[in-house]
Amino acid sequence: MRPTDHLKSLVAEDWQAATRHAFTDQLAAGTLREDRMLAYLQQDYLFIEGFVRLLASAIAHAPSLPDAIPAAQFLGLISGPENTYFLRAIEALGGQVSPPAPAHPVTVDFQNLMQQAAHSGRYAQMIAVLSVAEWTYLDWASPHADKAANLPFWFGEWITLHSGRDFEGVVAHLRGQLDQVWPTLSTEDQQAARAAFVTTTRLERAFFDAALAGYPAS
Ligand SMILES: Cc1ncc(CO)c(N)n1
Repeated sequence: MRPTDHLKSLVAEDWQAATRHAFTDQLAAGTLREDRMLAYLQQDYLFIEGFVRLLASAIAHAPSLPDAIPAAQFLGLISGPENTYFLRAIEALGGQVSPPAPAHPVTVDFQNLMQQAAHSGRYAQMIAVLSVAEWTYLDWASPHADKAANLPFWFGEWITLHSGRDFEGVVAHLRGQLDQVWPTLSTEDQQAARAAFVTTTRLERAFFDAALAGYPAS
């Protein structure tokens, strides 16, 4: 079994909850309240800042240039079309990107996890966080890809950004990186990567839980 399939099997319940979530079901049906989508995007824009730094760190720690290039291309996508999507969608939904929204506790947990991985010096730990973040998004968005064109752009483009051939390629690359380095890792490094995989999946679920509830104050 591929190491990443084994890791996914360890978190099956959280994975299922994160990828078959009422939040994304409502998003894909076009029934999600616009104020919920706006609040989610404002929190996710805070997430993206840490994600960009983590991805940059993984690029810096990749074992070779061919290992780094797909991640570098993905960084360009996030910094280009995805960043522009955030700016357009937040504005269209009546919000603003600056000043940034105060981070919700789940967002803070995610920011801390990503910063820890980015500064760990351990490539596998970085890739574990990145691969869960992208693979869970591919899993929830793919079944809805055919609905994207008929939705308002703030829903439709969010599905399109996380489905399709190119995004499948991103996830295949990240998984492949973790599969490739896994057998070379010390027990301690495997443990750190496993913990990062588990925690990231739990936080993906919690992030949608909080967004669905509209980020209640306590
Ligand atoms: C919380 C979260 N996880 C994963 C992704 C996919 O990049 C995202 N945009 N936000």
